[in-house]
Amino acid sequence: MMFTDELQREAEPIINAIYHDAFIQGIIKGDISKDAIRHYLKADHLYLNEFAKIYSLLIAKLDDQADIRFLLEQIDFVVNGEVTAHYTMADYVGEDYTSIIAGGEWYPASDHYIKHIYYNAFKYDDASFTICAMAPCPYVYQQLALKIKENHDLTGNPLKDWVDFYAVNMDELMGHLNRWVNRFAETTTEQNKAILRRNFLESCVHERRFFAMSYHQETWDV
Ligand SMILES: Cc1ncc(C[n+]2csc(CCO)c2C)c(N)n1
Repeated sequence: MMFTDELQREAEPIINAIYHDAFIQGIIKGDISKDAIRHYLKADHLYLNEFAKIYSLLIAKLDDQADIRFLLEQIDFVVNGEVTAHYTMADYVGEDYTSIIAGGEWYPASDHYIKHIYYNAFKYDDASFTICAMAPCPYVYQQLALKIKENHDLTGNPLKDWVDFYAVNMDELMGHLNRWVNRFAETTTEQNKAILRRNFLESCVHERRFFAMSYHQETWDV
């Protein structure tokens, strides 16, 4: 079993918990509150902007030209492509996307999550530490989307396109991320592998908290 297979297996209970939490259940029922979606979009717009910049930090850590080209494509995807999924949510809210995100701020869980990724990008030379903190982004969303589609027919659901967006398109990205991490894991110490594992699982928990934060419209009490 590859190292990333182990990580993904260990993440299963967290992903199941996210699936049963109120945010995803509200998506499945198609009746999630518009305030929850608004809060999510405000937070996620800022989050994706930083996520794109972190890809640029990864480029500095890699030498292979094909790897660099792939990361450039991912930057484009995060900045331009993923907005498609956000538009589906804005339509659900019934407001213009630009005006929804205008009042965006770093709320507690999104703030903690992005700092977790940045910490690893600046602390460690090898890209694998950062990649393990980033990989739950595509992985958790893909797993949730597949699970939703497996259990529910979303015909007529206003958020169907959001789910469909993440049910496809993640395989190639996951392939790259897994390949980089597995190559590093083959030769590194047990101590480093423990950090990689922890980074991956903590980010899965961050994903859960991000949804919960949106559902409850959490803000900083300052
Ligand atoms: C909190 C949060 N986590 C994950 C995603 C989904 N996502 C973000 S970046 C990326 C991969 C792009 O290379 C994916 C799938 C999101 N939108 N918001």
